[in-house]
Amino acid sequence: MMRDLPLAFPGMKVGLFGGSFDPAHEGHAHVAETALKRLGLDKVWWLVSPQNPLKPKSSPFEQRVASARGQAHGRKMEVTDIEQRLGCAFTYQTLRALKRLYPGVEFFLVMGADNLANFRKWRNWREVAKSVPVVVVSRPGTSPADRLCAPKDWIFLNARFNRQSSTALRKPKRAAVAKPRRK
Ligand SMILES: Nc1ncnc2c1ncn2[C@@H]1O[C@H](COP(=O)(O)OP(=O)(O)OP(=O)(O)O)[C@@H](O)[C@H]1O
Ligand SMILES: O=C(O)c1ccc[n+]([C@@H]2O[C@H](COP(=O)([O-])O)[C@@H](O)[C@H]2O)c1
Repeated sequence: MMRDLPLAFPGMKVGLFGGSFDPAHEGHAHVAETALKRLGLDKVWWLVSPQNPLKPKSSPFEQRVASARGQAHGRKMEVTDIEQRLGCAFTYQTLRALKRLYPGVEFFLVMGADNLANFRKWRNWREVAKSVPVVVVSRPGTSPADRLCAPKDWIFLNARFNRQSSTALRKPKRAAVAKPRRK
């Protein structure tokens, strides 16, 4: 048995909130807290992805774990490196492994609505869509058409919009790139 895995017991409801967290921000906390409260979850596990297979190379893993820890507040939030330790590159692998390791625990997959647009590009997406309830939290900029493509049994949580994004935070500040003025 692997040591230091997150703790969960049969009957518990656990949200699985996967992300690159490159870096983590307040929008992530908003998604995790919305799912926690609205679904009455016992815990939300922030699964730091070793590398999103559909994105360019992320910042170092430990840096992103630390960043997620800085945003996950409260005893019901747990940031975990479990995907890295189990060697899971794709979400279907994570779900298979967690269901095997935690029999009787009720898992929910939590994501922001922007993931609707590329969900069908995920490896074995049909298996992912069937294996656990999928919970989608609203995000600005998402097209209503994307929502129409989602399976009917998915849970949509309309929450206040949060405009934070890791892409925006990674962009160098204008001032930092501005050329010095000539005298
Ligand atoms: N502001 C937000 N509102 C709703 N969902 C969000 C928000 N920010 C991130 N998410 C969701 O959190 C999860 C992890 O997101 P991720 O770590 O990729 O952050 P991001 O801000 O989307 O990053 P990037 O800009 O690099 O794509 C995804 O399911 C994403 O949809
Ligand atoms: O399994 C896949 O093919 C797959 C493809 C793209 C994204 N994901 C997962 O989606 C979650 C959100 O990723 P990100 O980079 O948008 O934060 C994270 O848990 C990724 O591992 C999974």
